[in-house]
Amino acid sequence: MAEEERPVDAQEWSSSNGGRPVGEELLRVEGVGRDYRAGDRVVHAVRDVSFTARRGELVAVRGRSGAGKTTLLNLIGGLDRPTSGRIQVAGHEITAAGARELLELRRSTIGFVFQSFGLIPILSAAENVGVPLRLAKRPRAEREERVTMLLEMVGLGAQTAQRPYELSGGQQQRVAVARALANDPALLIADEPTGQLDSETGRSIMDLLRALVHARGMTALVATHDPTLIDLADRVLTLRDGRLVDGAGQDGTALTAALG
Ligand SMILES: Nc1ncnc2c1ncn2[C@@H]1O[C@H](COP(=O)(O)OP(=O)(O)OP(=O)(O)O)[C@@H](O)[C@H]1O
Repeated sequence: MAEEERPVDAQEWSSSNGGRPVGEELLRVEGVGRDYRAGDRVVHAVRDVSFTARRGELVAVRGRSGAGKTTLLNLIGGLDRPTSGRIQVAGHEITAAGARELLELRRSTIGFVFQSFGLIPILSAAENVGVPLRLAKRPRAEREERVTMLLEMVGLGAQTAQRPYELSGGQQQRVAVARALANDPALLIADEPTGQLDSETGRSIMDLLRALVHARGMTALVATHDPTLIDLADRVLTLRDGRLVDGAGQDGTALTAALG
Protein backbone atom coordinates (compact mmCIF):
# COMPACT_ATOMS: atom_id res chain seq x y z
CA MET A 1 0.00 0.00 0.00
CA ALA A 2 1.39 3.40 -0.94
CA GLU A 3 2.21 5.68 1.98
CA GLU A 4 -0.43 8.26 1.02
CA GLU A 5 -3.09 5.54 1.05
CA ARG A 6 -2.62 4.67 4.67
CA PRO A 7 -5.66 5.57 6.72
CA VAL A 8 -5.03 8.18 9.37
CA ASP A 9 -4.34 7.10 12.89
CA ALA A 10 -7.38 5.48 14.41
CA GLN A 11 -7.05 7.78 17.43
CA GLU A 12 -7.92 10.75 15.29
CA TRP A 13 -11.36 9.26 14.81
CA SER A 14 -12.09 7.95 18.23
CA SER A 15 -13.58 11.26 19.31
CA SER A 16 -16.18 11.09 16.54
CA ASN A 17 -17.86 7.89 17.58
CA GLY A 18 -20.56 9.77 19.40
CA GLY A 19 -19.57 8.23 22.69
CA ARG A 20 -20.83 4.86 21.54
CA PRO A 21 -19.95 2.29 24.14
CA VAL A 22 -17.84 -0.36 22.44
CA GLY A 23 -19.12 -3.81 23.34
CA GLU A 24 -22.79 -2.81 23.57
CA GLU A 25 -25.20 -4.87 21.46
CA LEU A 26 -25.88 -3.14 18.15
CA LEU A 27 -27.51 -5.83 16.06
CA ARG A 28 -29.94 -8.58 16.98
CA VAL A 29 -31.13 -11.12 14.44
CA GLU A 30 -33.75 -13.57 15.71
CA GLY A 31 -35.06 -16.56 13.77
CA VAL A 32 -34.76 -14.82 10.43
CA GLY A 33 -35.78 -16.64 7.26
CA ARG A 34 -36.24 -15.57 3.66
CA ASP A 35 -37.94 -17.73 1.05
CA TYR A 36 -38.02 -16.97 -2.64
CA ARG A 37 -40.38 -18.46 -5.16
CA ALA A 38 -38.67 -19.73 -8.28
CA GLY A 39 -41.48 -21.05 -10.49
CA ASP A 40 -43.07 -23.96 -8.63
CA ARG A 41 -40.13 -24.22 -6.26
CA VAL A 42 -39.50 -22.40 -3.01
CA VAL A 43 -35.86 -21.50 -2.33
CA HIS A 44 -35.05 -21.17 1.38
CA ALA A 45 -32.26 -18.64 0.89
CA VAL A 46 -31.93 -17.92 4.64
CA ARG A 47 -33.29 -20.23 7.33
CA ASP A 48 -33.83 -19.53 11.00
CA VAL A 49 -30.71 -17.40 11.47
CA SER A 50 -30.09 -15.91 14.92
CA PHE A 51 -27.07 -13.97 16.19
CA THR A 52 -26.07 -10.72 17.82
CA ALA A 53 -23.22 -8.32 17.07
CA ARG A 54 -21.69 -5.65 19.25
CA ARG A 55 -20.34 -2.18 18.69
CA GLY A 56 -16.69 -2.29 17.73
CA GLU A 57 -16.94 -5.74 16.13
CA LEU A 58 -15.92 -6.71 12.60
CA VAL A 59 -17.97 -9.78 11.74
CA ALA A 60 -17.19 -11.79 8.60
CA VAL A 61 -19.99 -13.74 6.95
CA ARG A 62 -18.67 -16.63 4.94
CA GLY A 63 -20.17 -19.47 2.96
CA ARG A 64 -20.10 -20.90 -0.52
CA SER A 65 -21.77 -19.25 -3.45
CA GLY A 66 -25.52 -19.50 -2.88
CA ALA A 67 -25.18 -20.01 0.89
CA GLY A 68 -27.33 -16.92 1.55
CA LYS A 69 -24.75 -14.23 2.42
CA THR A 70 -26.14 -11.49 0.19
CA THR A 71 -29.71 -12.31 1.15
CA LEU A 72 -28.87 -12.08 4.86
CA LEU A 73 -26.99 -8.79 4.47
CA ASN A 74 -29.84 -7.31 2.41
CA LEU A 75 -32.35 -8.27 5.09
CA ILE A 76 -30.25 -6.70 7.85
CA GLY A 77 -29.74 -3.56 5.76
CA GLY A 78 -33.46 -3.19 5.14
CA LEU A 79 -33.07 -3.70 1.39
CA ASP A 80 -35.29 -6.80 1.57
CA ARG A 81 -37.89 -8.12 4.00
CA PRO A 82 -37.67 -11.47 5.79
CA THR A 83 -40.34 -14.13 5.46
CA SER A 84 -39.98 -14.78 9.20
CA GLY A 85 -38.12 -13.49 12.23
CA ARG A 86 -37.01 -10.11 13.60
CA ILE A 87 -34.04 -7.81 13.09
CA GLN A 88 -33.06 -4.92 15.35
CA VAL A 89 -30.34 -2.40 14.47
CA ALA A 90 -29.35 0.18 17.09
CA GLY A 91 -32.66 -0.35 18.84
CA HIS A 92 -34.70 0.09 15.65
CA GLU A 93 -36.95 -2.77 14.64
CA ILE A 94 -36.01 -3.08 10.96
CA THR A 95 -38.63 -5.73 10.35
CA ALA A 96 -41.46 -3.52 11.61
CA ALA A 97 -40.32 -0.33 9.89
CA GLY A 98 -42.38 1.27 7.15
CA ALA A 99 -40.85 2.32 3.84
CA ARG A 100 -40.11 5.88 4.99
CA GLU A 101 -38.53 4.77 8.26
CA LEU A 102 -36.40 2.22 6.41
CA LEU A 103 -35.18 4.88 4.02
CA GLU A 104 -34.27 7.10 6.94
CA LEU A 105 -32.49 4.23 8.71
CA ARG A 106 -30.52 3.41 5.57
CA ARG A 107 -29.45 7.05 5.36
CA SER A 108 -28.56 7.61 8.99
CA THR A 109 -27.73 4.34 10.69
CA ILE A 110 -26.52 1.89 8.03
CA GLY A 111 -23.73 2.31 5.49
CA PHE A 112 -23.31 0.04 2.46
CA VAL A 113 -20.26 -1.01 0.48
CA PHE A 114 -20.70 -3.23 -2.57
CA GLN A 115 -18.40 -5.42 -4.64
CA SER A 116 -18.91 -3.22 -7.70
CA PHE A 117 -18.14 0.04 -5.77
CA GLY A 118 -21.33 1.72 -7.06
CA LEU A 119 -19.77 5.14 -7.62
CA ILE A 120 -21.42 7.70 -9.90
CA PRO A 121 -19.05 7.93 -12.90
CA ILE A 122 -19.59 11.59 -13.76
CA LEU A 123 -18.90 12.79 -10.21
CA SER A 124 -15.48 13.35 -8.64
CA ALA A 125 -14.37 11.38 -5.59
CA ALA A 126 -15.37 14.32 -3.37
CA GLU A 127 -18.78 14.69 -5.03
CA ASN A 128 -19.45 10.96 -4.67
CA VAL A 129 -18.66 11.08 -0.96
CA GLY A 130 -20.82 14.18 -0.64
CA VAL A 131 -23.96 12.55 -2.07
CA PRO A 132 -25.29 11.15 1.26
CA LEU A 133 -24.56 14.50 2.94
CA ARG A 134 -26.58 16.32 0.27
CA LEU A 135 -29.43 13.86 0.73
CA ALA A 136 -29.25 14.55 4.47
CA LYS A 137 -29.38 18.30 3.63
CA ARG A 138 -26.22 19.15 5.54
CA PRO A 139 -25.00 22.74 5.05
CA ARG A 140 -22.40 23.22 2.35
CA ALA A 141 -19.48 24.24 4.58
CA GLU A 142 -20.08 21.24 6.84
CA ARG A 143 -20.28 18.96 3.79
CA GLU A 144 -17.01 20.19 2.37
CA GLU A 145 -15.20 19.84 5.66
CA ARG A 146 -16.53 16.34 6.22
CA VAL A 147 -15.79 15.14 2.67
CA THR A 148 -12.19 16.34 2.97
CA MET A 149 -11.80 14.60 6.31
CA LEU A 150 -13.37 11.35 5.03
CA LEU A 151 -11.17 11.20 1.94
CA GLU A 152 -8.07 11.88 4.01
CA MET A 153 -9.14 9.17 6.40
CA VAL A 154 -9.20 6.57 3.60
CA GLY A 155 -5.87 7.78 2.24
CA LEU A 156 -7.20 9.73 -0.76
CA GLY A 157 -6.57 13.32 0.32
CA ALA A 158 -4.73 13.97 -2.95
CA GLN A 159 -7.35 12.45 -5.25
CA THR A 160 -10.47 14.40 -4.29
CA ALA A 161 -11.05 15.86 -7.77
CA GLN A 162 -10.52 12.62 -9.70
CA ARG A 163 -13.40 10.75 -11.25
CA PRO A 164 -13.83 7.01 -10.70
CA TYR A 165 -12.27 6.05 -14.07
CA GLU A 166 -9.14 7.97 -13.07
CA LEU A 167 -8.75 5.85 -9.93
CA SER A 168 -7.58 2.26 -9.43
CA GLY A 169 -10.07 -0.36 -8.23
CA GLY A 170 -8.69 -0.17 -4.70
CA GLN A 171 -8.95 3.63 -4.70
CA GLN A 172 -12.53 3.44 -5.99
CA GLN A 173 -13.43 1.10 -3.16
CA ARG A 174 -11.82 3.55 -0.70
CA VAL A 175 -14.07 6.29 -2.07
CA ALA A 176 -17.03 3.93 -1.61
CA VAL A 177 -15.98 3.28 2.00
CA ALA A 178 -15.70 7.04 2.64
CA ARG A 179 -19.16 7.54 1.14
CA ALA A 180 -20.61 4.74 3.27
CA LEU A 181 -19.26 6.51 6.37
CA ALA A 182 -20.48 9.98 5.40
CA ASN A 183 -23.43 9.99 7.78
CA ASP A 184 -21.52 8.26 10.56
CA PRO A 185 -23.47 4.97 10.47
CA ALA A 186 -23.50 2.64 13.45
CA LEU A 187 -23.59 -0.40 11.15
CA LEU A 188 -21.52 -0.92 8.02
CA ILE A 189 -22.62 -3.66 5.64
CA ALA A 190 -20.13 -4.75 3.01
CA ASP A 191 -21.00 -7.43 0.46
CA GLU A 192 -17.83 -8.93 -1.03
CA PRO A 193 -16.06 -5.54 -0.86
CA THR A 194 -12.82 -7.06 -2.13
CA GLY A 195 -14.36 -9.33 -4.77
CA GLN A 196 -13.07 -7.25 -7.69
CA LEU A 197 -9.66 -6.48 -6.22
CA ASP A 198 -6.35 -8.32 -6.28
CA SER A 199 -5.45 -10.00 -3.01
CA GLU A 200 -3.04 -7.32 -1.75
CA THR A 201 -5.45 -4.48 -2.49
CA GLY A 202 -8.28 -6.51 -1.00
CA ARG A 203 -6.32 -6.96 2.16
CA SER A 204 -5.62 -3.22 2.41
CA ILE A 205 -9.36 -2.54 2.15
CA MET A 206 -10.07 -5.06 4.91
CA ASP A 207 -7.29 -3.50 7.03
CA LEU A 208 -8.97 -0.13 6.51
CA LEU A 209 -12.40 -1.46 7.50
CA ARG A 210 -10.94 -3.09 10.56
CA ALA A 211 -9.16 0.10 11.68
CA LEU A 212 -12.34 2.13 11.18
CA VAL A 213 -14.55 -0.33 13.03
CA HIS A 214 -12.26 -0.41 16.03
CA ALA A 215 -11.58 3.32 16.07
CA ARG A 216 -15.18 4.40 15.68
CA GLY A 217 -17.02 1.80 17.70
CA MET A 218 -18.97 0.77 14.60
CA THR A 219 -20.17 -2.70 13.78
CA ALA A 220 -19.31 -4.13 10.36
CA LEU A 221 -20.75 -7.17 8.65
CA VAL A 222 -18.57 -8.24 5.74
CA ALA A 223 -19.50 -11.06 3.37
CA THR A 224 -16.44 -12.65 1.86
CA HIS A 225 -15.20 -15.90 0.34
CA ASP A 226 -11.58 -15.00 0.92
CA PRO A 227 -9.96 -17.02 3.75
CA THR A 228 -7.11 -14.55 4.27
CA LEU A 229 -9.61 -11.74 4.86
CA ILE A 230 -11.60 -13.88 7.25
CA ASP A 231 -8.51 -13.95 9.49
CA LEU A 232 -8.88 -10.18 9.99
CA ALA A 233 -12.40 -10.46 11.41
CA ASP A 234 -13.15 -10.43 15.13
CA ARG A 235 -15.77 -13.10 14.57
CA VAL A 236 -16.84 -15.33 11.72
CA LEU A 237 -20.37 -16.44 10.89
CA THR A 238 -20.60 -19.44 8.59
CA LEU A 239 -23.66 -20.00 6.42
CA ARG A 240 -24.46 -23.26 4.73
CA ASP A 241 -27.61 -23.67 2.63
CA GLY A 242 -29.07 -20.61 4.33
CA ARG A 243 -28.42 -21.83 7.87
CA LEU A 244 -25.97 -20.41 10.33
CA VAL A 245 -23.73 -23.33 11.17
CA ASP A 246 -21.07 -21.53 13.20
CA GLY A 247 -20.33 -18.27 15.00
CA ALA A 248 -23.75 -17.19 16.31
CA GLY A 249 -22.62 -16.04 19.75
CA GLN A 250 -19.37 -14.54 20.95
CA ASP A 251 -18.78 -17.67 22.94
CA GLY A 252 -19.97 -19.85 20.05
CA THR A 253 -23.39 -20.40 21.59
CA ALA A 254 -26.33 -19.92 19.30
CA LEU A 255 -28.61 -17.10 20.41
CA THR A 256 -31.61 -19.37 20.00
CA ALA A 257 -30.06 -21.75 22.50
CA ALA A 258 -29.35 -18.86 24.87
CA LEU A 259 -32.98 -17.79 24.62
CA GLY A 260 -33.99 -21.30 25.56
N1 LIG B 1 -34.51 -12.84 -5.93
C1 LIG B 1 -34.31 -14.16 -5.85
N2 LIG B 1 -35.20 -15.03 -6.37
C2 LIG B 1 -35.03 -16.36 -6.26
N3 LIG B 1 -33.97 -16.95 -5.65
C3 LIG B 1 -33.04 -16.12 -5.13
C4 LIG B 1 -33.15 -14.70 -5.19
N4 LIG B 1 -32.07 -14.15 -4.57
C5 LIG B 1 -31.32 -15.19 -4.14
N5 LIG B 1 -31.90 -16.36 -4.47
C6 LIG B 1 -31.38 -17.70 -4.14
O1 LIG B 1 -31.12 -17.73 -2.76
C7 LIG B 1 -29.94 -18.45 -2.47
C8 LIG B 1 -28.95 -17.58 -1.71
O2 LIG B 1 -28.46 -16.56 -2.58
P1 LIG B 1 -27.43 -15.43 -2.10
O3 LIG B 1 -27.21 -14.51 -3.26
O4 LIG B 1 -27.91 -14.84 -0.85
O5 LIG B 1 -26.11 -16.29 -1.82
P2 LIG B 1 -24.61 -15.80 -1.59
O6 LIG B 1 -24.08 -16.64 -0.47
O7 LIG B 1 -24.57 -14.33 -1.44
O8 LIG B 1 -23.91 -16.22 -2.94
P3 LIG B 1 -22.66 -15.51 -3.73
O9 LIG B 1 -21.46 -15.75 -2.87
O10 LIG B 1 -22.61 -16.27 -5.03
O11 LIG B 1 -23.01 -14.07 -3.89
C9 LIG B 1 -29.43 -18.96 -3.81
O12 LIG B 1 -29.92 -20.28 -4.01
C10 LIG B 1 -30.05 -18.01 -4.80
O13 LIG B 1 -30.22 -18.64 -6.06
